[in-house]
Amino acid sequence: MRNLRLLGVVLGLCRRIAPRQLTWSLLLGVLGAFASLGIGVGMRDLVDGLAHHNTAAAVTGALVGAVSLALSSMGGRVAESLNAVLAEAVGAAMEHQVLRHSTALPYGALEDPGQLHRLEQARVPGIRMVSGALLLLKVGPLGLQVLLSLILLARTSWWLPALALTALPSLWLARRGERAMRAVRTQVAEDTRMATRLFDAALAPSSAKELALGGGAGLVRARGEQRLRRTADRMLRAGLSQARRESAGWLVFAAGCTAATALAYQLARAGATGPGTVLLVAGLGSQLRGQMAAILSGLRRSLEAMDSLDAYRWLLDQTPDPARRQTAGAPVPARLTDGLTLTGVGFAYTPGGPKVLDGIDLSIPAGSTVALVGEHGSGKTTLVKLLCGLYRPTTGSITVDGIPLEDLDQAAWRGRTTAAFQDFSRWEFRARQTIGVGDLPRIHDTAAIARTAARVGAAPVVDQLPHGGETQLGTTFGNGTELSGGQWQKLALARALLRERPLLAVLDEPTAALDAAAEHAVYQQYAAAARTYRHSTRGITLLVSHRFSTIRMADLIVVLDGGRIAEAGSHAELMANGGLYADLYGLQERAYT
Ligand SMILES: Nc1ncnc2c1ncn2[C@@H]1O[C@H](COP(=O)(O)OP(=O)(O)OP(=O)(O)O)[C@@H](O)[C@H]1O
Repeated sequence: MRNLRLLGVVLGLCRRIAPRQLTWSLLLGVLGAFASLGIGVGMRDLVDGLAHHNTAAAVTGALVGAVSLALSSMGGRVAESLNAVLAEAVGAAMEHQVLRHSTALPYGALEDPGQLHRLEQARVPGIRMVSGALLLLKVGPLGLQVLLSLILLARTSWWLPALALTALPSLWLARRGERAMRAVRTQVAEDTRMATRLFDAALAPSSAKELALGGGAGLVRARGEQRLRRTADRMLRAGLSQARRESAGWLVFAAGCTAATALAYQLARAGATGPGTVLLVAGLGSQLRGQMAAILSGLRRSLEAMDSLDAYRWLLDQTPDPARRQTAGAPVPARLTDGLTLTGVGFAYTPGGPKVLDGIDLSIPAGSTVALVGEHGSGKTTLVKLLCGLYRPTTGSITVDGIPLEDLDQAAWRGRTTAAFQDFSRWEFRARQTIGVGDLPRIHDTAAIARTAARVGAAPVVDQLPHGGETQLGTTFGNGTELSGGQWQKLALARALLRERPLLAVLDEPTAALDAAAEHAVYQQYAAAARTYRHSTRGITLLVSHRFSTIRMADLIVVLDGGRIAEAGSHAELMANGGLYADLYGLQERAYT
């Protein structure tokens, strides 16, 4: 049923994109079914005509056989070409859809191994999905050929159609084997993905450098190979057991064919049929075997495509058509009035998994600068992701001026947030565009981009490039110019500051590659930007940092410990409290004196 439904999806696309090719492909399939039968009938009449010295019958048989042979092979070739054209055209349209819909997936899907696996399946080249599904179309005419052959066999003896029954074990065993193979393929998917990642890491310049110096390349390679070996072993074992099952099935069928030919021979000896019928039964028997094999392999290969098609359908169901997306949810305010309120917020990355945040009650006033502090893994970045709308809280709620964040138009909310993360992206575009993607509507506004670059000290980075802002960045392209880590980071900061009227601006430790002076300058720039936001939109600036010299300037400092708020207040209040903040501050102050 599932296969038929998915075949329906592909046929629907074929009908929309290449209706004429589809019609001809179907017609030729049916013609091929009759033509292949005509070959056997022609041969029978030729042999019987010769045996009975009936020249007219022999010549007619020869003609029918020859014409059928020509139609069968020519029709088959044309149908192959038509199917290739169909697969190419429809596959390209599907790939386009996969690209559009996968970029509209909720962010959480990209951090969830189960959903990542389905996404990988959906990203199989479209042409492979369509060709696999079109194999099911071939199965239809092949089924017709089998039916016509059985009718012809029944006209010789009512026992002969039983030949088809002897093919059933191999069909059943093949289907069982296929299911087992698919289960193994899903089980090894994580190992395969991990091996690919390890080899990618070994080849990416950033990690390869570290591996070469640290001597870890061997370990990474060994782990990658171990995963691949494990995958290959499991696939081989599953493949062998499938082959054993299928061979047993084919043995039964071979015995059936032998018995059918022997029966036709007995009938011919008894004079009930002519010698041509023995040839016809032997021919139909061997054709039947080939047709069954083609049906099986068509089903098998189409099943592989069905997994990807299933994932393709899943992807389309996950994301409404991005092109037709309506404004969903409440409008985002132009300016904040009250600010953000978190009530009993808890979050786990996996359902039923450990809570990374728990019982967070926090009020962040409009126009304030807030610093998030805490040890590594205390939940700072996770809280930032929740506030940006990348994830929804598992428990509790976040409101923006009293409106639940999830009720707001999500795209509009993201359009009013801006962030620079510690794992910032190195967009290998032209330098101007690398900054400009921070605010897409202004990607061509060179003056605004230059102004913003100057504000975070990125202007000298751009100016020293061979073609200034028009220089292609990165090593992926032949004419690209590579930047240092600190230079990339400055461009990332400029990108985050390009948006002028954000309601939430986040700086999540994106300064690791900068020297102390540059980092101080960046935070000064951010403090200045925060003042601008405070006046223009009463926007909130959120700083995540381990540097207390930066943190102390915030209006509100929130100290996280194990996913809970340990304390919150101004620098002076927290120092007076003598709690965790005062301890951490004291530790850092002593380390620098
Ligand atoms: N995508 C994820 N899937 C599952 N667990 C995650 C994921 N991201 C983070 N975690 C877990 O959530 C916890 C909090 O991580 P988070 O990145 O929020 O901490 P952090 O305070 O920002 O740390 P750091 O100071 O090192 O950046 C950690 O225990 C981490 O292992």
